[in-house]
Amino acid sequence: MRVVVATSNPGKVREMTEALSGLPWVLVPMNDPSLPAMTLPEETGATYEENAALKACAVSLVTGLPALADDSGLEVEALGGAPGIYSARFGNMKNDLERNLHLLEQLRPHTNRRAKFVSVVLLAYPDGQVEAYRGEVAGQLLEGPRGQGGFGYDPLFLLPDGRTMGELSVAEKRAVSHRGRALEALKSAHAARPV
Ligand SMILES: O=c1[nH]cnc2c1ncn2[C@@H]1O[C@H](COP(=O)(O)OP(=O)(O)O)[C@@H](O)[C@H]1O
Ligand SMILES: [Mg+2]
Repeated sequence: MRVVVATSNPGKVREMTEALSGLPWVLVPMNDPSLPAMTLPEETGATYEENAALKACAVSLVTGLPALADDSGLEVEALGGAPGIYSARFGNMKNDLERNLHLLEQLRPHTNRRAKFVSVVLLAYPDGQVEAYRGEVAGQLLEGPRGQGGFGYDPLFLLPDGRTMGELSVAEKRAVSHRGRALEALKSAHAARPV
């Protein structure tokens, strides 16, 4: 089965492709030359589920193929759960580095550094059916970045084992991360059936 990956985030493409390698699926990036040109819709939903459905359904409709999307975010306890679903546009900053600096700035007055990552991975079919899988991981935010791996807020996110998410390989990140957990649930649900 060909499944289109409905994201323009190369970090997500890498993690999804690695995590689902055991399924008999061919994951096709949405910019593949065999597919019509398309852009992702605006994320106007109020939840990760809604935003993931907006992205996956739009791509499935245009391509006529099942499409897989992820909507995810970082929820910081001291910031009342922000940036959450707005993680990709936090502070209106234009790249990961600036968003990380903005986060450190916001956290400066706080001693509570607890945070979690949340991911909702959603598979949409051209007939309108959808299935969603959620994963979470808890950690602490450091005062400076560590590690060159992953993407986004990974270098600031300290796991219980003393490493940041930016210090993990793709396979190590899959084993513990929010997206890895959501993808594992999708994988188990599909391991037993053909589609
Ligand atoms: O695994 C992760 N590591 C680090 N940051 C993440 C991770 N997952 C999500 N994020 C952050 O949350 C944002 C989620 O954005 P969203 O899912 O709306 O779209 P995106 O595909 O455009 O990045 C990312 O841009 C990133 O800043
Ligand atoms: Mg989003």
